[in-house]
Amino acid sequence: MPVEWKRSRDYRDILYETAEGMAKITINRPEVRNAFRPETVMELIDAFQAARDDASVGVVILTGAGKEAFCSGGDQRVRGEGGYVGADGIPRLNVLELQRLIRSIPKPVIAMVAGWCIGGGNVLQLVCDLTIAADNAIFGQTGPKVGSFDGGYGAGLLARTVGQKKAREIWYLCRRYTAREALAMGLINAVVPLDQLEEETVRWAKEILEKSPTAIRVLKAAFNAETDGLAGIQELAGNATLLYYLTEEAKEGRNAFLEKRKPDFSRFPRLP
Ligand SMILES: CC(C)(COP(=O)(O)OP(=O)(O)OC[C@H]1O[C@@H](n2cnc3c(N)ncnc32)[C@H](O)[C@@H]1OP(=O)(O)O)[C@@H](O)C(=O)NCCC(=O)NCCSC(=O)c1cc(O)c2ccccc2c1O
Repeated sequence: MPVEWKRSRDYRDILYETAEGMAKITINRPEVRNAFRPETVMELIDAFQAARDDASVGVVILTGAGKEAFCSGGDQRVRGEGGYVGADGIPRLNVLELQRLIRSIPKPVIAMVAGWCIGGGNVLQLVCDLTIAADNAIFGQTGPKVGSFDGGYGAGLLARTVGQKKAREIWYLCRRYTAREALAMGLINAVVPLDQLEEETVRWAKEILEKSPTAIRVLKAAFNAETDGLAGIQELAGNATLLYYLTEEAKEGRNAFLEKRKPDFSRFPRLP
């Protein structure tokens, strides 16, 4: 049965839909192969925050409108001096904030990729937890060709994902890779015929939704801790604090403070 998506929020450059525990966020600029401008990224940040804060959402799907492209990176028509310039005239590289949000949202994000997945678009799929691609998908970086580079997740996480040699090849040569090649190098998780892309992505999302949300949440933070430096460790530690807050032991500390008495932690075991 196809999913009946419900338009839950209104934006200009993106679509935000929800159904059956999933949120689907679609970059909706097919006329420029779903390139993002600063406003697109602001809307994506708002949408990811909405999905994070919605307790009924357990998995987020990020995709691009149409079958021609997932995303072709930054909109080169609005690239000014010092960044991409939106209506407010301020040059920004705000996709970096979006990348961090996709990493830190405590729910799996699945990139659903058809067509071009290039430049900043490829970095977006890279920072997602999982990627399901259609057989027409093409991956690659263009930075050194168009006078740009992403030396953060774009370089470091790519190297952790596909290995140092392959990551250097991808950036230095700016070649394009088919979905099958991307699968073989470990850049993505699965390749399916284009007409089955959403069905397969939803199947993966639903399998995750059957699992323990806290286990999935902590696992995401644990994987990030391995790759994301102190920010990753902060996320993992934040989960420990969250779980600790739910215990009687933590509540005793809070209650003692509020009741202006000495806390009594003696009843809590010191487990091995
Ligand atoms: C993506 C393509 C390979 C598609 O080729 P195709 O032949 O299918 O289609 P066209 O080339 O004819 O494109 C159709 C139409 O779309 C316009 N368009 C496509 N991509 C962009 C884009 N990125 N920006 C603006 N416009 C785009 C194209 O001009 C056509 O319009 P017409 O009006 O002319 O019909 C191919 O289009 C392509 O190679 N695109 C460019 C890919 C690219 O170089 N992207 C930018 C990389 S840099 C980047 O993304 C980036 C962004 C950041 O914000 C960063 C922040 C911090 C660090 C690094 C960053 C970063 O690297």
